[in-house]
Amino acid sequence: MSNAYFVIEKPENEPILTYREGSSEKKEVKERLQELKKEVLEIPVIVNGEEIQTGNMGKRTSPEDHTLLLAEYHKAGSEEIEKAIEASMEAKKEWAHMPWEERAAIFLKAADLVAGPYRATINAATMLGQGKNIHQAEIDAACELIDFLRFNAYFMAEIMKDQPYSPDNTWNRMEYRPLDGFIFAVTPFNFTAIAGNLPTAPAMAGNTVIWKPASSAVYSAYFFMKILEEAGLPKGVINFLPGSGSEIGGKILPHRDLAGVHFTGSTKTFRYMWETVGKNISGYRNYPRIVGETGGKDFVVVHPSADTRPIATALVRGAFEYQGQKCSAASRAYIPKSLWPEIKEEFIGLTRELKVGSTQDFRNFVNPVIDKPAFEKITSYIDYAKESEEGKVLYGGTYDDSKGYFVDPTIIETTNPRFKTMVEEIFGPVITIFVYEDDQYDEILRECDEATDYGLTGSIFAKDREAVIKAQRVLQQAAGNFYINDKPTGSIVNQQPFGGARASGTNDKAGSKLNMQRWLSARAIKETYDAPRDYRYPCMEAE
Ligand SMILES: NC(=O)c1ccc[n+]([C@@H]2O[C@H](COP(=O)([O-])OP(=O)(O)OC[C@H]3O[C@@H](n4cnc5c(N)ncnc54)[C@H](O)[C@@H]3O)[C@@H](O)[C@H]2O)c1
Ligand SMILES: N[C@@H](CCC=O)C(=O)O
Repeated sequence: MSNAYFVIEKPENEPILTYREGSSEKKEVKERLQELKKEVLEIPVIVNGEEIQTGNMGKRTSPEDHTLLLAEYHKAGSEEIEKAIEASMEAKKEWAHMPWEERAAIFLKAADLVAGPYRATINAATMLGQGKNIHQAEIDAACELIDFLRFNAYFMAEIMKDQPYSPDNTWNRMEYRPLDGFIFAVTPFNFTAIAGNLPTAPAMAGNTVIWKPASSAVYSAYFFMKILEEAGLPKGVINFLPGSGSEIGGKILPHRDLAGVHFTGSTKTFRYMWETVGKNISGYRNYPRIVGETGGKDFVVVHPSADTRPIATALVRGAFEYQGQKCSAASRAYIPKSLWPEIKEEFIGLTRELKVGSTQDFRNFVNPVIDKPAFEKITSYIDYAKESEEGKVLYGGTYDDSKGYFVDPTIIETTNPRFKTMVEEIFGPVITIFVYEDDQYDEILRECDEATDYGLTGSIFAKDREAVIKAQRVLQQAAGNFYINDKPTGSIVNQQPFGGARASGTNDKAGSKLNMQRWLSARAIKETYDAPRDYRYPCMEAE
């Protein structure tokens, strides 16, 4: 057993590789793409380290090519769900008591495996499986995932340094225990890094986890699960359960030993999960910690004083990177009448340059959306705008699912600030613009604040400092991640801890100490060296 105080040096963010023509990283990922395309992966359920073939199969084809079958995965049924709960509770007995530095070492090794030998694999799997171009895959599946693993280990060590005051003859200590039970990690399709973070953050803190990946991202999730095993993760610490969310959630959420939920996904699913926990609250051993980051209707507000040069680029990148399938994507913009002609021309001009197509052609900026339901939902919003008198499609509005699920980047202008596409999350490459009178800035800030229930991300573009200050005040609760003269996407671990409030989640800030704190339950320990031997108070001496 160790007898030293261990230190984790503060990490640096993982550098983003460029994948320029002629680079070794480009060659490597291109080769890996070809190799992955040749095989159909069979993905098992993994419980207590055992790979289980249930025979109840799902298929994952690439969103960019209906004929490219990537994986067939076994879905967990009630037997596997029960086994996973048992395995988590059993593995907890050792894992919770393993010295924290030993646990951290496993995840730090996993980070190095992603950064080195498996970088091309996890990027290629994210490109083919989730439809990300190489830059979007690199900032997510490689860099952000590595950052989550390294920084969370550092944050955990920082939290444990926080110790209470001890007067003479006493040693007060704060022990940071894992939660009492197991954690249910339910992950979204759109970020491989988030899928990796949700089970590993609680596990690093000594919890055991049941991980339910999104079916549309099961391909990259499985590669990461295998990396964790290679890094030395003990059996049963993270149990991997692909399958139906409602079936798995239906059995796990009401379980007496549920200690926490770590969720990212839609507001609707999260509300259902919270309601289920609420209804069962008397049946749990503890009050389960519920951490959830959900949808957004993220805004860009431009003030008449703004420097217009960066705005079109911010709109293109904010709205159309990864096909607008970021919870942070810019999907409504309020632009003053005086600046609109110039911004409009530049925005449409840049959007016209964007190439749409397969992830394997590195010149493409826009790739497919994730699946058929997403394609149908996004295109129904576009059709709605086309048919409405209050909306006008300025650019795009076209789509094609003959080979893959491709939706062209679409710019809508509306005369109604509460137009359907100004207030509902679309989760696709669609942005709606409302043009306001220059002297209505105060009103437009209030409109931006009140138009939706979400509170995730947003930007203000202005040179006038008073306008910036006013926006920060009026929009204080409208965005958990607020950007000044920048796009509202692209947060980086340890730089912009991520999350929003209102209908967007519990704002527990993934990629920060605040999130790690949620997976620890502190125990205050007081040890006295000279315990009192007389029960009487000084005031009881004779008068
Ligand atoms: N705020 C953030 O940090 C953040 C980050 C990424 C994505 N998102 C949001 O995620 C959404 C897109 O992701 P999605 O389509 O994967 O979301 P989703 O809610 O459809 O699915 C998320 C996960 O929940 C599971 N699930 C669905 N129903 C369930 C149930 N009844 N019980 C248990 N699990 C269930 C799914 O299988 C999946 O694993 C968008 O709304 C986006 O804004 C938010
Ligand atoms: N952290 C990412 C968003 C994650 C949600 O999908 C960003 O800031 O763009």
